[in-house]
Amino acid sequence: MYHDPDLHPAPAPLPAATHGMGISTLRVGLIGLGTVGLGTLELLARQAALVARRAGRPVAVTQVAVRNVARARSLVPAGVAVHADPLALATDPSVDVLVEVAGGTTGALQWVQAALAAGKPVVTANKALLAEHGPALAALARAHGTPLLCEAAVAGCIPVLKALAEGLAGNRILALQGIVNGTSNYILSRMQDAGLDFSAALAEAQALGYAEADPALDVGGGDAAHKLAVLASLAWGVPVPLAHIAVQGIAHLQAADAAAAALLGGRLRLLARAEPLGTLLCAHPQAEPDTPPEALRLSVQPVLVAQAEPLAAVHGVRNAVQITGDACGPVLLTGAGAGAGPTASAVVADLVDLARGHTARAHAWAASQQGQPAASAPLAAEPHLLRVPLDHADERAARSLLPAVLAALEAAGVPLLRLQRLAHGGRLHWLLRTRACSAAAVQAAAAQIATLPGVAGPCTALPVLGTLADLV
Ligand SMILES: NC(=O)C1=CN([C@@H]2O[C@H](COP(=O)(O)OP(=O)(O)OC[C@H]3O[C@@H](n4cnc5c(N)ncnc54)[C@H](O)[C@@H]3O)[C@@H](O)[C@H]2O)C=CC1
Ligand SMILES: N[C@@H](CC=O)C(=O)O
Repeated sequence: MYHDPDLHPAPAPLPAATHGMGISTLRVGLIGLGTVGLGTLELLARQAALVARRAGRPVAVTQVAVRNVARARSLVPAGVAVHADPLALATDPSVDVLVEVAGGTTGALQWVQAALAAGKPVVTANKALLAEHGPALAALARAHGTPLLCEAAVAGCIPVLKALAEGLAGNRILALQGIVNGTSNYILSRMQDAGLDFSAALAEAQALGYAEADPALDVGGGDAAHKLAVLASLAWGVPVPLAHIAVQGIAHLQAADAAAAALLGGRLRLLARAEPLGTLLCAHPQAEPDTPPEALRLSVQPVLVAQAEPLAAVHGVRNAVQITGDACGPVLLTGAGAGAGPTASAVVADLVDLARGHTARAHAWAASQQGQPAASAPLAAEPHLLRVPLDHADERAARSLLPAVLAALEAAGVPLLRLQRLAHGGRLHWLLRTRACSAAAVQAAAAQIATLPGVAGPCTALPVLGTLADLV
């Protein structure tokens, strides 16, 4: 049970409800019966004996609340009550734990608040809710001594919140970076490996149950930003407003970008990255260990990742989070980032911890939502790739454009490292690789170059992580 030593007595496992022959069952009320809800229902049923042994008591879904009651009745076993009113379920005294896996932030906020206020623990997979309403929910959880657990909200099955709050609790965190949106990684992998176009790859991800109800959250980078806000809060113990995260999605990437990545020996990845300003200062032995960072540099953006980097080897729906601690160094956690089974795995792990009375990370998360956010730091200078699509497949015409392209780079203060050519889609593209420079400078150069006669529309600018093969 969530335990605030200032407000509450020592933690105890959840009170046992007695069922049948005196066997106490943790009675779960589930809101939402889509990909994650059905996955959770199915996993709890399939692993009932194993979960009961590990939790010390049976854990069973006893009630569900859904939009379509008739459909739900055909999906749940006999004995599971089906309701149309999630709010009633959230406060029903015969429900021990609320599992919110419906999504959205309006209804979900109301239901989760009602459950917490009624002293009912909550498990949620809803990162949008946590990122948008974290401080209010944490205040309620603290006030009522009620745990809110949310492992499934970040990186699918990967126990990354547990790692941050518990396994790495002795470290100052120096940096976080990772792939935290399964849909985007699936799309980028399919574009590069199978030559699919963006829409076909997105349709596959939706059919597999990876995407949000509104897939713009996935491909626009919003979902990864929600997850980064939760991760960075836990890592540095401060609230992280979404407005502090620089967000760019993948919807503008084209098949030619995947071809450029392949030519250069890299992979396109949507990376979520966070680091405190003045990492070395934060790690200084004389720095107060628990001092919150003055500023956090936070971004979600597509990046060209060199093949030798561990994140380049994370394909398809897989996610990975690399956490660098001052004592442990880099730790890489990887696994399926979306889908019914992997997400249910994390929901069930939270339920088992609740049954055991082990809710250390609920405490850590609630504590992280208090106080003032750190300031927002500008993005770091780093090498970039700029792809310039040309009107022609004709080499001589392409060369004639070069002086104007290079002048635009120079005017924006972007230092050129290497110039290459890509033939793709019946046209030539210039691939301009830069030395470290600001994203703003590259974007300014890209905007200027796109206006030149002979350039075929917008240019793509991508930061480059690691050393591409030809520079090793
Ligand atoms: N699909 C995935 O792989 C993952 C999803 N999540 C999160 O889990 C949550 C659920 O996601 P999915 O299962 O994919 O969504 P989904 O769209 O497949 O299912 C949502 C279910 O909730 C129900 N629902 C929505 N609003 C409702 C309301 N007002 N009253 C009653 N029922 C309502 C819908 O009818 C649907 O059955 C979201 O917060 C999502 O971000 C988290 C990790 C992975
Ligand atoms: N839409 C999300 C689902 C899991 O959080 C994703 O693709 O990662």
